[in-house]
Amino acid sequence: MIATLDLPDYRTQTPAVAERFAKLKQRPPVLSVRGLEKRFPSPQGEVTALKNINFDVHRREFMCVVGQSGCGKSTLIRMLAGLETPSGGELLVDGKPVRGPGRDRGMVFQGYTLFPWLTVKANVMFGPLMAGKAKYTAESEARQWIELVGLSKFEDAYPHQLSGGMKQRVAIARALANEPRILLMDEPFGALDAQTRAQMQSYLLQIWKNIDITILFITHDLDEAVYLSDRVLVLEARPGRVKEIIEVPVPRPRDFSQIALPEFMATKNRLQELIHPESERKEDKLPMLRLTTVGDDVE
Ligand SMILES: Nc1ncnc2c1ncn2[C@@H]1O[C@H](COP(=O)(O)OP(=O)(O)OP(=O)(O)O)[C@@H](O)[C@H]1O
Repeated sequence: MIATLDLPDYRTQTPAVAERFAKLKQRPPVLSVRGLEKRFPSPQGEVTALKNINFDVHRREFMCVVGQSGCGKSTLIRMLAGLETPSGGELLVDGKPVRGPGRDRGMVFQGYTLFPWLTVKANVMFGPLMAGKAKYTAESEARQWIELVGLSKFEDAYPHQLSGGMKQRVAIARALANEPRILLMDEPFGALDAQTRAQMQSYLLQIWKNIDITILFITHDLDEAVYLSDRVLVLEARPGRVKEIIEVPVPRPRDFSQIALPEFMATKNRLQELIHPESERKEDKLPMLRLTTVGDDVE
């Protein structure tokens, strides 16, 4: 963990940041989660994956969800997508209860979920065509979404001709083509190398800035969470519960140099404390089995 000596409190906000949050909270929530519960049957008895989850995501807000492995992040996003049924509580999009999958929620997963036999353009047109749009309209709209993600030169390419980052940009365009109210992203950049991942984070912020979309984004990467978010929701495990919702005090627009700002480091430190408390951090020792006779000590 970064030394905390000279870092400000992560709750300290400049007047500009505080004003931004005041405005954000005045906007109506696109997503409301009320008393949400999820229990799974298991041979050892019932597993409570999520218990009494409450939060709102406001219009055009970018919220990240972080937490230890097994704290229920995927369960939460699958319920929001309508792929899993809650055991209790309510999920509302624009005040209307979620009863299953719907076009008001776009999904982007870690694995590339493009149709490999369709071109980029045909992948992006697929949703609007299924919704009954005329081919001409679906095509011209698809071109616009492809342009938004910077892939106009590749509209006739097939997924196997694209890099991992480009495929994820097509997946974003395809999700946005349905004009959802909220984009649900489950570790979308988890399989990308560090450089592509950083590039995708920057692209995503540019896309978000240019359209009326609210984003809920799951990640394991705390730098990514602080860099992207307005607020970060921290889940704790067994049972999955909201531990804290942090307002990120880093000003917008964001750029990578902000990673060195004291408020960035203070927020990341706080997330680290919440997810891996000092008391839980222990170094696991492997059994001593020495298979070399070379005398140099490497550690
Ligand atoms: N279909 C299922 N049946 C039984 N238990 C489940 C099922 N899906 C998830 N769980 C349990 O619910 C809890 C939350 O799982 P979930 O996959 O949502 O966590 P996660 O935070 O997404 O984990 P990770 O970060 O490792 O992906 C875990 O204890 C998991 O074992």
